[in-house]
Amino acid sequence: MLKVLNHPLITHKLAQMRKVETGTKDFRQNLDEIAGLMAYEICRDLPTKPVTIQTPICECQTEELSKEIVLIPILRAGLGLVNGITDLIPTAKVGFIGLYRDEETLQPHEYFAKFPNTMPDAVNMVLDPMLATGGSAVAAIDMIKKRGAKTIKLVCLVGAPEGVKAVEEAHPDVDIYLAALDDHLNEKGYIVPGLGDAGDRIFGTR
Ligand SMILES: O=P(O)(O)OC[C@H]1O[C@H](OP(=O)(O)OP(=O)(O)O)[C@H](O)[C@@H]1O
Ligand SMILES: O=c1cc[nH]c(=O)[nH]1
Ligand SMILES: [Mg+2]
Repeated sequence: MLKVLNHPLITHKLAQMRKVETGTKDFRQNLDEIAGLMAYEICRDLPTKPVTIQTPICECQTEELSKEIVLIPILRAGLGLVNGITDLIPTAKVGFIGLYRDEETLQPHEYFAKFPNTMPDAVNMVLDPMLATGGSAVAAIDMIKKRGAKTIKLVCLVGAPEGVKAVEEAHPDVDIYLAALDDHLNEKGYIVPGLGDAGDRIFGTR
């Protein structure tokens, strides 16, 4: 399932991030804010369980979240989505996948992995601002499925149709959430119109 979260606040903040003149501070801040807004929408269907609690007035039947949330940012750029989501879900556990995309072949290369052991029963959210060819997202989902993850949501800001297709074909059970579905990839594998290299813009490199 692909869901593009069309919301005026998300689109406005993404427009600030897309602008070439936006610097590191504003780029990071808008990413942080969009992450929270996207998480709010994505969490609408989180499972809950009935509980009986005691208020200061009386006993009452209500509901609590029934599954742990695990966030799995794809380094580096995925780190930019973590704080905005943990502000909303402070109990979330965080795993890490280090992947970089070879600039020539566009193939993903793994350099780090560290996961909480709760992935098999958790709702796992793979985080990366950019879904371009989809190679990195497909590899990241392969890695967490090997460790037992079953419920998986892929959370990206900007996606290309090529990347969406690649993930849908490799992992049809994974829900994909985007803030925007862009037009296409250019000859260097960058999303058009996109926002450039997310990692470099978040961390001020290059
Ligand atoms: O869909 P794909 O074609 O695989 O491209 C998307 C990947 O490329 C970027 O990472 P990059 O390799 O630039 O690493 P970085 O986050 O360290 O900058 C981006 O953050 C994704 O992980
Ligand atoms: O447009 C793109 C494609 C891959 N990675 C990025 O950071 N940006
Ligand atoms: Mg990068």
